[in-house]
Amino acid sequence: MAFNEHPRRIIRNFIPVQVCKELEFIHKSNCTVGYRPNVFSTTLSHLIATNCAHLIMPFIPIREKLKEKVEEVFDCEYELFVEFTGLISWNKGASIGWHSDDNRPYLKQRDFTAVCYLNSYGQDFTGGMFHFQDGEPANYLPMAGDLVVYSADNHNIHCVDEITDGERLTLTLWFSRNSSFDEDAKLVSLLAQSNLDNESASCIPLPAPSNMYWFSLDQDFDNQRGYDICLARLFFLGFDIYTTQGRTCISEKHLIESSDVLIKPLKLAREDKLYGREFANLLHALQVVQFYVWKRPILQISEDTMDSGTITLLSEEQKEVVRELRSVFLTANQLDNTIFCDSSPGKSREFHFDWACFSVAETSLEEYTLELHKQFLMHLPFWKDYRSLFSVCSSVIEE
Ligand SMILES: O=C(O)CCC(=O)C(=O)O
Ligand SMILES: [Fe+2]
Repeated sequence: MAFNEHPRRIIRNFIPVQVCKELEFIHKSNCTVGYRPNVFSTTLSHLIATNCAHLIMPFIPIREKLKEKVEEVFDCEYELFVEFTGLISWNKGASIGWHSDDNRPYLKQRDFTAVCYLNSYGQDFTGGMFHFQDGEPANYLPMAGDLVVYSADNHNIHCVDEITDGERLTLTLWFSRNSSFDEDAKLVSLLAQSNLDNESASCIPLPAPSNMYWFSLDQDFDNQRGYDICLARLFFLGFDIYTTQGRTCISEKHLIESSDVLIKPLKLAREDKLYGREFANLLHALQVVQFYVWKRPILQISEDTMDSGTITLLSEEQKEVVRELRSVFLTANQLDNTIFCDSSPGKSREFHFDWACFSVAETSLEEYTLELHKQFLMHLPFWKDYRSLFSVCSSVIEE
């Protein structure tokens, strides 16, 4: 198709809303502090590195569909390689001024950009409008499922307004004509080195180094003012953590050593209740919570869903631990000022919560994980052979 000086296209409803929600779950349970202030990202290599390679599966069909679309729109069938795939969220305060996406010497390989919007202006965030400097269309207001594609060069100089509330989420891909920047080859090497390729792999998330989850409130990274984003998400949704790990006794007063509490087993509490199940680490607990948030509208609770011993009342001593952990990691004042603070209704910690439903979510997440891991194991040999990530139809796998 012929373009004027500005090769670009806006395609409405390109990906189904259910897929947007699934990617949101993956992002909110795995993201790390990103490359710009108040921006968080989840890359495929990060999922592999944190024992969650099975979570690559939901990306595979979308990546293929996106590549085909970009090749069709810009008339370059079979010429492109995916250079980067990432979920990127822009939180309150984030913005980006006029730029082209290939505007650094180390980004020159980028030929095209595809941005899929996973949530909506007005509903999930405010601010965050997208503008092109010249040509038409000039402005775009993000809506879940939409796709914006454009050439990464200076024919498409663009910017994003500051996010004023909430969390704006996208799936962003860059494409290159240069095969040496093919992301797939690198991902397949990572997969080959990892030991995720056996059926008994646990698929329990293993946290990356803690600085990757540390949101610093100061420009100066040496300063400790800030918070762990995984914990902030949990607190914001109304959960607390409980663990006796890391408690040290100093002249009869217990004190919590913050350093490695988050990578050790812990339990979840809410108001005056303690959930009996122990999670492997904070990331594991967050994954169950985000799965609950995602699936809550459709989870079925039956009479025998949860045995009565699963939930207990917090004792006074346990309450003290919970309070202490909260104060070590995040003060009340900080919580109200985290970038997760979102004034839109239904997003706050006051959302309707049910432990029985939560326990169903936990089982349901195990089934979801098992199914994705099975799919992943079926695909891996093909990916290794072709040094490329693609969907293999089940009839081929069965042969
Ligand atoms: O999220 C968007 O709308 C575009 C972001 C952007 O311009 C970039 O990441 O380079
Ligand atoms: Fe950009």
